[in-house]
Amino acid sequence: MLRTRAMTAVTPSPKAAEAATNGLVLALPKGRILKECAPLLAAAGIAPEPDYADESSRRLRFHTAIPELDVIRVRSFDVATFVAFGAAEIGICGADVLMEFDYPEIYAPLDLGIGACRIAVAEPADAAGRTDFGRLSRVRVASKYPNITRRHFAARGIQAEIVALNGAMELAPGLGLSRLIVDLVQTGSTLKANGLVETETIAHVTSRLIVNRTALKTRPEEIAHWIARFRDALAAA
Ligand SMILES: Nc1ncnc2c1ncn2[C@@H]1O[C@H](COP(=O)(O)OP(=O)(O)OP(=O)(O)O)[C@@H](O)[C@H]1O
Ligand SMILES: O=P(O)(O)OC[C@H]1O[C@H](OP(=O)(O)OP(=O)(O)O)[C@H](O)[C@@H]1O
Repeated sequence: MLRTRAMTAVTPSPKAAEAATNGLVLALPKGRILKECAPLLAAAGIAPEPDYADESSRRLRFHTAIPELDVIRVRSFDVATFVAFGAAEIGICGADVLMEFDYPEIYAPLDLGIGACRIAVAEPADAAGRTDFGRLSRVRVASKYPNITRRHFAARGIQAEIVALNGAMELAPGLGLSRLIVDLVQTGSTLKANGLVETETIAHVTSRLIVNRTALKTRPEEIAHWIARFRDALAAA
């Protein structure tokens, strides 16, 4: 799947607006961030139905102990889309996802300090340092971040040809699919295990609380209330 919707202006659908009258929806990313979110949610007084954290459960929407707040569990890239379109008023997602989509409808008021990693360029260890980027006009890069990758190389006058992958990027250079990769790195062990080294850090990443800007205007007290609850929860951590 190509994720190339950066800079896209979106209009909340009538259904999303209608759902909003019934309460707020908080979009959470399944996977590693969901686990890291749990203490923060508890500190913010959000107690979803217990199976929200059970990824074997087929349910996707969960009530919380607060009647006017529901939680949905979606893919991390999709949290930004749900919030940008107003289908969820608030959400939690990585700064990598925000950088990739760059939705003007999203406001990210809080750095939650979880999901720390970086987005980086990597290449085979045996080729590292040998590329003269000053002389390069095109380069093939495997990534699930086509927009971040294109912008990064364009800034130095290089046209990045993207090989779109959703995982296992680290295989690409060894199999001749690309010269470089752009992916998330935390400990560096995935790169090392696959004979790659990080050559450039594009950005440091943590997860953010995000809100839909229209909701912020139309329901300012409720949204401000939730931002304050997360801010207090962070301060207490
Ligand atoms: N190794 C890592 N260390 C810390 N945070 C990470 C790491 N990898 C990803 N993240 C953060 O967690 C978010 C979700 O990543 P995760 O790997 O759980 O999902 P994904 O594999 O990208 O998504 P999906 O399974 O939906 O394709 C990323 O957007 C990033 O902000
Ligand atoms: O530097 P490290 O600590 O090794 O972490 C980096 C790895 O973590 C992420 O993958 P993830 O485990 O989420 O798997 P994925 O390929 O399915 O996204 C990322 O895509 C790297 O492969």
